[in-house]
Amino acid sequence: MCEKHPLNKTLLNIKEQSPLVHNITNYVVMNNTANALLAIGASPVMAHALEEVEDMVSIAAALVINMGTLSEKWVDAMLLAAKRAKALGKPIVFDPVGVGASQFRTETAQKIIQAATPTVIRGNASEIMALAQMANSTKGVDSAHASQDAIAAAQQLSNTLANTIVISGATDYIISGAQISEVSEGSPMMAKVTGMGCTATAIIGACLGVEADAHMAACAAMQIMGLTGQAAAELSLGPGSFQMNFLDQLFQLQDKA
Ligand SMILES: Nc1ncnc2c1ncn2[C@@H]1O[C@H](COP(=O)(O)OP(=O)(O)OP(=O)(O)O)[C@@H](O)[C@H]1O
Ligand SMILES: Cc1ncsc1CCO
Ligand SMILES: [Mg+2]
Repeated sequence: MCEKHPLNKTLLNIKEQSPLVHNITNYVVMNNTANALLAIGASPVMAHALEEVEDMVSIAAALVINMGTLSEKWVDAMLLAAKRAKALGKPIVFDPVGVGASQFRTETAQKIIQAATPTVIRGNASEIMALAQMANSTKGVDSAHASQDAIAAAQQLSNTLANTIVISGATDYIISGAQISEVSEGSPMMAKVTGMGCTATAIIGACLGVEADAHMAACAAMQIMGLTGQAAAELSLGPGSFQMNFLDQLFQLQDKA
């Protein structure tokens, strides 16, 4: 299990430091993830122009790379930003959305990981299995597997890359080599709106911006997601009100944690 105490500390640090989180993310979730970062007290910026990503990452506390809606120019920007982040010692979180569903996505994920090993990789079970080349059955951007099916794949990836891998799902697994933590809070409603995984990845970015230990940062982020999702679902009639309640509960989480 993840420790509760670091969650409080991480939340407080985010509110106090308001880390700038540079996102190169997809068209579907740009608005949701920017709002989630604001609600938690971080400062989001969405920037993908080749001309500016190096400048932007140099003033950011963390870089989020999400390959949800790829095109060739965006891939170049992702590689440029990732290399600059690595050179500057900034943490990188990578969301390999839909990896395994197309050759372009698989090749892009490999290029990004080769350009600069991400500090944390967060994906659903199918994505993590595809990354470790244990499956090629990613169903679009949704998972075709339960999160526990991907534990061996995540351990293999984490050992190879010497980083932290997060498998999201009904239970989230945070894996750093032999260290494995679980988060079981959350709600099935979270899979009924788009972009909850992307939001988890963005919040990992905020946590990495204030917490040097990647495993702790990823644990805190997944707890934040789980606690918020659970509280929001209790107040919601369906996906519409859930989205609104999720942001409100995220904003109020500081007092509850
Ligand atoms: N059945 C469930 N019960 C509890 N929490 C869940 C459930 N399904 C998803 N979640 C939570 O929802 C969040 C997103 O995880 P999920 O695995 O659905 O991401 P994803 O497939 O990448 O989503 P997307 O691509 O739409 O952004 C995580 O915080 C996870 O814990
Ligand atoms: C639905 C969808 N398609 C590409 S990215 C995205 C957001 C959830 O991953
Ligand atoms: Mg996803």
